[in-house]
Amino acid sequence: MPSDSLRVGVLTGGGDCPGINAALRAVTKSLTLQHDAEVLGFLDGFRGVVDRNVEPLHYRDVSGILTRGGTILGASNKADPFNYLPRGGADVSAQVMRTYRTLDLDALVAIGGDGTMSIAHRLTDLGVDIVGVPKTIDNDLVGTDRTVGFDTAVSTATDAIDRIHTTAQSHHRVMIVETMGRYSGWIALHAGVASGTDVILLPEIEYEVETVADVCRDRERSGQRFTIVAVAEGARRKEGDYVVQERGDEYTDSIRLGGISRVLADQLREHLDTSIRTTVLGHMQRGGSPTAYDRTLATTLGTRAATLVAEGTTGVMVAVQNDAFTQVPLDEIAGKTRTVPLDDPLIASGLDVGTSFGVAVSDLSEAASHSKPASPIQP
Ligand SMILES: Nc1ncnc2c1ncn2[C@@H]1O[C@H](COP(=O)(O)OP(=O)(O)O)[C@@H](O)[C@H]1O
Ligand SMILES: O=P(O)(O)OC[C@H]1O[C@](O)(COP(=O)(O)O)[C@@H](O)[C@@H]1O
Ligand SMILES: [Mg+2]
Repeated sequence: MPSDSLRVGVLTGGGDCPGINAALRAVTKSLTLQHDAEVLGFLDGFRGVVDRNVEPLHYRDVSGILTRGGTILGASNKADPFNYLPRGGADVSAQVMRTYRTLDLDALVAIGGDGTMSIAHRLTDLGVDIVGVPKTIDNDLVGTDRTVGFDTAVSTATDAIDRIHTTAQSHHRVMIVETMGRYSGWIALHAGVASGTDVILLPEIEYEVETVADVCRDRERSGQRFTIVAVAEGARRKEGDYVVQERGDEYTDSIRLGGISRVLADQLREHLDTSIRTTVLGHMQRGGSPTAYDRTLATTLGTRAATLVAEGTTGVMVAVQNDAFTQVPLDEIAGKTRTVPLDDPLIASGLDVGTSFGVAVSDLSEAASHSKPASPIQP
């Protein structure tokens, strides 16, 4: 039933994170209050678009969700319409197009990470008008300096490492804390520096076991009888492999990373007699109420997405670059991962306060001087 008012679908794709609801609230309130639009929420990410599982979203439906973790719409990280795992990996994009046309949508707002933006880009080519809103605890989306959910995950991980600190100190132990982040080390880097960990191991810098063991030994010799190591789930030793928790077609990438902390503990035991313990922070990093930063970021990005939809600018993701808000074409984002550049200022500051990144400082400075800065993306 065609109508004159703007009709916009919204979905939340990929893994959940704190701040998605805040973004959903911003998109819905802004579209209804400022643009007199009708908003329809798809359930469980692209799954809801394929199965036409949709509910109207009114102002009252998003009232009171600003502070709530997760997503009231539900999410899925197994619902790529071009490789639809619930139907054996079939291409069901035609079904997405049918839903889009049958519901007479003018546009779709996709709140998601790199996977969701890659799908959004492919749908754009088929004729769907999409605006993306970046969310993921991993902070691994190109085109934006920050994603909704990252700040909260860093706060949670920092708080956890602070708690580990006191027990490490009391028992004179090496404590290894494993963070999420897939193939990028943003959470480990930020939480590690914020909590003053002694060693930070990132996927971007392959570590040497001997160098990490030396840090623990040197600290013991100097009277500091404990060491804290923050290790990203995607970290690996020099010439080693990623540590994989599970493999299977039902997973994004066919790989679920996880378990590096125990592998590292075994590697260190070959060099140290010290007692070693491991903690995997896991999905705790995806939960809880968003920080004030994530709430304001989600609100700003969400309202900007609504404005772009209303003025007919689509095929883009709203973004923040150098503290300014902008938008980036989806084709510049799709299929890419933003890793930590070796010349990131936080690595330099970590080194300056004596943090080890698991390799000799000279090797790291040498590598950093050769690392290419991320290419600037024009709005
Ligand atoms: N490069 C890609 N192109 C197309 N689909 C992708 C790509 N990367 C991931 N996906 C799919 O996108 C969905 C969501 O990806 P995921 O990484 O879990 O979430 P997010 O959107 O938060 O990054 C999954 O179904 C995944 O298989
Ligand atoms: O919830 P699952 O399927 O175990 O996935 C775990 C993965 O999802 C994340 O928590 C978030 O990643 P996405 O934002 O890309 O969904 C990763 O850090 C982690 O590797
Ligand atoms: Mg992702």
